[in-house]
Amino acid sequence: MKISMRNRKIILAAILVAFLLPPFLGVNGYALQVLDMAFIYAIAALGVTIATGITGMVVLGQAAFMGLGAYTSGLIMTGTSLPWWLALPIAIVVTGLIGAGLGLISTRIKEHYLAITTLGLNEIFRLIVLNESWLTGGPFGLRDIPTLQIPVMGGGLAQQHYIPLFVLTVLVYALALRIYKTSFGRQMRAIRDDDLAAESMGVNSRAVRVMAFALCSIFGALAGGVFVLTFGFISPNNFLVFESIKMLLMVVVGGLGSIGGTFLGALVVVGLPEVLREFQTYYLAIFGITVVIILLTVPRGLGIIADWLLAPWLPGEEGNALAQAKAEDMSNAATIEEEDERATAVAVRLRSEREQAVVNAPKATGDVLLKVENVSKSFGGIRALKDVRFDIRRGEILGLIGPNGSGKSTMINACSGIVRVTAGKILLDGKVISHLPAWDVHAAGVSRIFQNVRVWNSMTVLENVMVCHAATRDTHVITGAIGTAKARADEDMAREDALKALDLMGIRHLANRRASDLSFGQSRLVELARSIVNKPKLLLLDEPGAGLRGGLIMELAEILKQLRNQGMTILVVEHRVKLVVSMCDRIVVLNLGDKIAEGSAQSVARDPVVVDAYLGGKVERKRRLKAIETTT
Ligand SMILES: Nc1ncnc2c1ncn2[C@@H]1O[C@H](COP(=O)(O)OP(=O)(O)OP(=O)(O)O)[C@@H](O)[C@H]1O
Repeated sequence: MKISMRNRKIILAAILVAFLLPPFLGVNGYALQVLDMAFIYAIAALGVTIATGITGMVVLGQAAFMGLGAYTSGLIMTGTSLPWWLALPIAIVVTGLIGAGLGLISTRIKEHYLAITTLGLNEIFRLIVLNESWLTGGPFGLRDIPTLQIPVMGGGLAQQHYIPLFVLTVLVYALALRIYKTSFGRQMRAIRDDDLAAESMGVNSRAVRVMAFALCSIFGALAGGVFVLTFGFISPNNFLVFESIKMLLMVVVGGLGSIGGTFLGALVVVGLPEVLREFQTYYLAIFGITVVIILLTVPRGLGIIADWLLAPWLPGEEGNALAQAKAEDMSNAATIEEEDERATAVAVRLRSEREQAVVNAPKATGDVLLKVENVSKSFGGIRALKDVRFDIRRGEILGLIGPNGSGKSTMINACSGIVRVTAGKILLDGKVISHLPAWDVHAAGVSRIFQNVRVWNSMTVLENVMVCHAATRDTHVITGAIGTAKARADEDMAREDALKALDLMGIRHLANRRASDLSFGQSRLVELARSIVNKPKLLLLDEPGAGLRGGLIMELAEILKQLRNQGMTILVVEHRVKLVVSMCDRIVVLNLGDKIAEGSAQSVARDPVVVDAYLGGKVERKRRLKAIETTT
C-alpha cells in the first residue's frame, strides 16, 4: 500500500505531537531525564552524520567537541557574569573555529587515518582537562554551573527541560534537512560518493570538508552547552572516547547518512540500555545483541523508517530509495529494445535540429583554445607522456587516439587538473592551468567525463547535474539554509539549466530517478549532461562510447556534433575508429607516451607510423617479407 506524501506529513506531525505528551502524562523524572539525554546526544550525533554519513569523513572525536562546548560555556558562566544565552553562542563559535582549523588539517588525512587521528582528539581533550585542573577542576570537573530554570514548565529540571530540548532538537534536525538539500548538501554527498568526480566537476572538496568538519563540531558544541545547562555539572568522564563511539553507533544504527535515522539511533542507543536495566548484569549483552539484530535485519538501519516519513523533505519525489520505490522503478525501467528505440529517436531529432541550426552555428574560429606545451608525465619509472605538444582550436572536435597504455587518459587527466604534469605546461586561452586544482580548472571552463562512468549514485539525476552548476556552488551554507532571495534565484537557475541539459540528452524524464537505478547508457548521458550544464569552453571526453550499444552510440555522435555547433570545443578519446572518423575534425595520435601523428582523419589513417603502432610491427614485417620475396 502506497501512502501519499500528504499522509506521511500527517503521520509525522502526529508522532511529533506524541513526543510532546510525556510531561503531561505523569511520566517519571528518571524517564524524562533519559529522554533529555537522548535529545542531547541526537544533536551531537547529527554532527557525526554530517561529517561521516553525508560527507564520508570518519570522525571519531565528537565527544571532544561536545566537551569543548560544555567546558567553554561552563567556564564562561562560572568565571564571568555572562548569562547562558551569551555563553552558549560564544562556546559554539570557539568550538566551530577550532573544528574548522582541525578540518583544514584533516583534508590532508583520509579514511582510516582520519578515524585514528580524530580518535586521538578524545584523549588529547581528556588529558588537557585533567592536567589543567586550575581551570577545569581536573578529575573533579566543574560543579555548580547555573542550570537553566524554566519554572513555567513545572516539576523538576528533567521535566522543565523536556519540551524545550525536544523543540531544539526538532529545529536542529530541520536545519540539517535544509542543508542536506542545498547546494552545499549536494556537494557533501558528491564528495562522499566519488570525490575525484566531484573535484573535476568543480567541487572544492577541501573547502567543503573543512566546512563539514566545522558543522560537526558546532553541533557537538551545541549539545555540550545544552548538557551543561541541563545537568549543571561536567567532568572529563562525560566526554570519553566511549561517548564518541556511542555517537558513531547512533549514526550506524540510524542508517549511515540518514538525518532522521540519527534521531532514532540516539533514542535506541541512549534509551534501550535503560529499558533493559532490569536484566542487571546481562543488560549490555542484550543491548549489543539487539543492535546486531537491527543491523542484520535492516542493513540501512532505522533510517529506512525515518527517510520514509521525511520523504516530503528529501530530494527526489520518493526521498531515499525504499524497497517499494525501487521495485516500482525496476518495473518502470525501459527494456533494452525500448531504450535503443528511444535513443535512435533522440538521435534523429537532434540530427534534424542540427541540420536546421547549422546555418546559424558559430563557425570554428581557428584560434587556439588549449595549448599543450611539451608536456611530460611520469609515474615512478613509467613515462606516460613524453614531451607531447599539440593545440586544440576553438570550435573543433579533436580526436586523441592510440593503442592501450599510450597515455590518452593521462593527457585528459592532466588537462582537467587531476594529475600534475612532471614537465611542460597546459594553457587555456593563454592562461596556464596545469598547476591548478581540478575544481579551478573546471571553473576556468574545462569539463570532462571519465572512461568508467562515475555518477554520484546516492543522488537523483537532477541533483547530479545541479552539483556541476557554478551558480549555486558559491552559495554559503548559511544563506543556502536560510534560503535568501539570491540563494533561491541561483537554485532556480541551476535547476532550470540542469533540466535543459537533461532535455538535450533526452533523459529529462529520469530527473527524479536515483542515479544508482540507471542503466549504463543512461548513466553515460547523465555524465554528459553534468559536464555541459556549465557551458564549458572545452569538453574532455574519455571514451564516451565505451559500453554503449548501437542506438546510443548514434545518439552520442549526434549530441557531440550538436554541442560543437553550439560553439563547444571537444577533445575526445575513443577507440572506435569509425566513430572518431565520423566525428572529429582533426586527430592526434599517441604511442607509448609520444605524439606520433597529427592531422585529418584521412591523413592519419594512411600514416604508416600510425598503422604500425596499431598493428604492432606487422607493417614492418610485411615490408621485409615483400623485400625478401622480390630478391628471391
Ligand atoms: N596512476 C598511475 N600510476 C602508475 N601508472 C600509471 C597511472 N596512470 C597511468 N599509468 C601508466 O601510464 C601509462 C599510460 O596510461 P593511460 O591510462 O594514460 O593510457 P591509455 O592510452 O589511456 O590506455 P587505455 O586505452 O588502455 O585506457 C600506462 O603504462 C599506465 O600503466
